[in-house]
Amino acid sequence: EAVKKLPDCLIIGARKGGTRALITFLAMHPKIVTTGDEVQFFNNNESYAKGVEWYKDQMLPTKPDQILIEKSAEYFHVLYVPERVKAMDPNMKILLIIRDPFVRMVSDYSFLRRFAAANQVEGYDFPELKYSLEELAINNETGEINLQYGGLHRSKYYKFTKNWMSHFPREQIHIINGDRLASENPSIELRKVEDFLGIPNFLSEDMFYKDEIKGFYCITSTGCLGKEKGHKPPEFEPEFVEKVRSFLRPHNNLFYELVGEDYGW
Ligand SMILES: Nc1ncnc2c1ncn2[C@@H]1O[C@H](COP(=O)(O)OS(=O)(=O)O)[C@@H](OP(=O)(O)O)[C@H]1O
Repeated sequence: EAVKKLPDCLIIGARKGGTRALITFLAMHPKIVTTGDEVQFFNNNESYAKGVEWYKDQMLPTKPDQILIEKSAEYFHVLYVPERVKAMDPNMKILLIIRDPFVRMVSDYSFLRRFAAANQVEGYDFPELKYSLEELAINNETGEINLQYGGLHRSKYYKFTKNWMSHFPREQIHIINGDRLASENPSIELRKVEDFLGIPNFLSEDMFYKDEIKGFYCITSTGCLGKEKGHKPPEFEPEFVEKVRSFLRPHNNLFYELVGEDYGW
């Protein structure tokens, strides 16, 4: 009785917000089916051109009472994505996981640096491999914030959330506190997701434990997320941290106002 269908719900990002932890934990719920790898359908023009049937074909079979969730962490930041999602399904449920935007930027930089060291992309030189985060985020001639730096841009949540909210009503978008998902027992944030999705509460405290060596919560029955997820962040000079944080503050305040919650960044 399980058949392929289009997703009921998307985890749209934010990239480095904890999207993999979120989908991995949700996949433990018997009423949830998830996709393994990111499909990146709406943000990738080549994939999008293959059409909705192709997208459906990428999914795992789902029973009638199960919710199908796809996650692609780029969806949040690509401006034409919400319009495409709405054209396919205006009732799509949206999950957005955000975390401290400075911490997110550091994670984004560190990821690209590791990625660039391990992979060659023809015709593209990763600046993350050549420059430190400070060099990328601050213009060394003026000492001012470098507005061109993508890692910083992606931490301006207001702009991207506003774009999604111009296509989907607020009630259809559930925001997960990624700082909390990482620092408290994940069952607390997951319970709110279960309620939002209208499925029974299943994911409980005892299904997770804090791994003291990794410094992150892991699954009691299967263990931690892979080594690609969960790093100890590097340390930075306080002046640098403050410069970036003060730049982000007005964006954060607009975001709090937009979504109706103060995250205290
Ligand atoms: N439980 C648990 N285990 C491991 N990692 C966890 C967990 N909860 C949150 N996180 C944080 O998730 C960060 C990766 O975010 P994403 O999965 O969204 O990255 S991606 O955009 O899909 O590449 C990842 O970033 P890094 O620490 O830089 O690896 C983690 O900080």
